[in-house]
Amino acid sequence: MAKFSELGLSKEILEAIGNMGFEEATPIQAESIPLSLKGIDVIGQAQTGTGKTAAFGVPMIEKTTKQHSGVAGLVIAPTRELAMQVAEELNKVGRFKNIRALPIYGGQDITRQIRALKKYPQIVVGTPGRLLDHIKRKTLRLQHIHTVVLDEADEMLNMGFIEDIESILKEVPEARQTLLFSATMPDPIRRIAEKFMRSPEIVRVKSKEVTVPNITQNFIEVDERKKFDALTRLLDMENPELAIVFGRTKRRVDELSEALATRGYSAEGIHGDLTQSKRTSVMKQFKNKTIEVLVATDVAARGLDVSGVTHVYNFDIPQDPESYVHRIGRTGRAGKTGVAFTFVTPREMGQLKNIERLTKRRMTRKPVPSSTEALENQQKMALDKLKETATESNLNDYKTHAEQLLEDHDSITLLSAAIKLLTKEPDETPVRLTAEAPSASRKNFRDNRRGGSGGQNRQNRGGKPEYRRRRSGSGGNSGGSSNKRSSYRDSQSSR
Ligand SMILES: Nc1ncnc2c1ncn2[C@@H]1O[C@H](COP(=O)(O)OP(=O)(O)OP(=O)(O)O)[C@@H](O)[C@H]1O
Ligand SMILES: [Mg+2]
Repeated sequence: MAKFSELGLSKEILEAIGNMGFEEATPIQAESIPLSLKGIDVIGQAQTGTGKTAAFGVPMIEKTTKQHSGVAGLVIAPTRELAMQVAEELNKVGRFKNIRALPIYGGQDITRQIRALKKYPQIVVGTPGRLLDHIKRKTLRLQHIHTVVLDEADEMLNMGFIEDIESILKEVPEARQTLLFSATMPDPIRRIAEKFMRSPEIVRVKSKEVTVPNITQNFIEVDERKKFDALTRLLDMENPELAIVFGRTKRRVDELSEALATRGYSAEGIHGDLTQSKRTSVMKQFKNKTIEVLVATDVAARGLDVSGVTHVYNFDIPQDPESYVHRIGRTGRAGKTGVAFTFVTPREMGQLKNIERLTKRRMTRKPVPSSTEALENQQKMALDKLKETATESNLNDYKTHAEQLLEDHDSITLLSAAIKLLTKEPDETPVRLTAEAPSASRKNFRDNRRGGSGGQNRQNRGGKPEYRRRRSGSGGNSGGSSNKRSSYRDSQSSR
């Protein structure tokens, strides 16, 4: 760990960092900030939750002055929620320099954005589609930009955003600095990314593992139709403070959040077919802990930083190993611990191996907990609550009632009733979930894209996977790029 004060930062920035509660720089910050300050292009790869936002945000804001004419820094991010979050963090970093960051994303009133852009924010953080929209309307001018950041670069390129990003970069001076950050950077994507950059330095934090060691990684081999009972038993066993359950498709997420609510959990779903106001309100409730379980598609897999997320459940195995890394990385952030469970159907065991190959780490096999185990755990929690209240609370106001009750019932019966009331008994109310076809592995995707239609419907037969639609390869490669892009756009526009 290094001190921020040794990285050559101004006192306004150091004060802001202090205010944010950061004591020492994380390794990616310590290594990349000095390079970025020198104006060198940087590809930064470091594990989830290790402060990549500040790693690019701090030098970008350090290089920005209030007098700068026009937008000086541009951050491009794959999702709306991430754009909002990054802008929020950059506003904290820029606080004492009076540097303002404005989020610009789809699904938000464009005239409102135009008004906000007229107030001269120095930094703009946006999703590619909406940024392009503003560029075309000339409500966003990029000729004074000194730094461009692609956050989650590999994902944006993977998703087929490459042409959008190229169009955006055409509007930015060539002499700009380009920074690229992600927890994963597959080689082919990195090579594409390097096309946008000038002799970039690759900063890869020296760690054998792609995932952080403080996430306990488990898997459970379970049949498709037994997954839901397994999930609710696990929730009862583990009592997460906040949990995220990832499902493969939008329909899956809708059905899962409804089914969880039926069984008495406070759960809400988030995916790209919801209105932006619904998405924003769900995220807000989750951050406030009004809802305990967020059910999400991969739209919530990248970058989101919600403190208190103790558990991640991959209800459906992710479709590629990178997605796994990012999904489980929603827990175990900023040095905290976290727990991840991945459900794998017997036919998907090969994909589990693919994930382990990327992460260079074995997941621990766990059995499906029985309903008895779930009940025992809930009873134990009820007992703990009862004992704690008995020793720590003032119970005088309750004693007369207790004495009256004891005239008609024996104490064992009464206590048992109290424990029962405090216990969340495992609820196995039947729920309806449409079965998902086993996930196609990444290898199959490649084959499908190359070879045409074979197997493409494996993922589409059920609900449509949103985030990966481009990869489902709607008929081989010919003329692919525009097709892929527009089909992607459709999902993006409603994301
Ligand atoms: N030096 C630091 N000391 C303490 N906390 C920090 C430091 N830098 C960042 N953080 C906090 O750590 C959390 C994770 O940071 P951030 O979201 O930037 O991670 P990330 O590396 O971008 O993760 P992801 O790969 O998931 O996008 C945030 O809450 C952030 O405020
Ligand atoms: Mg990030």
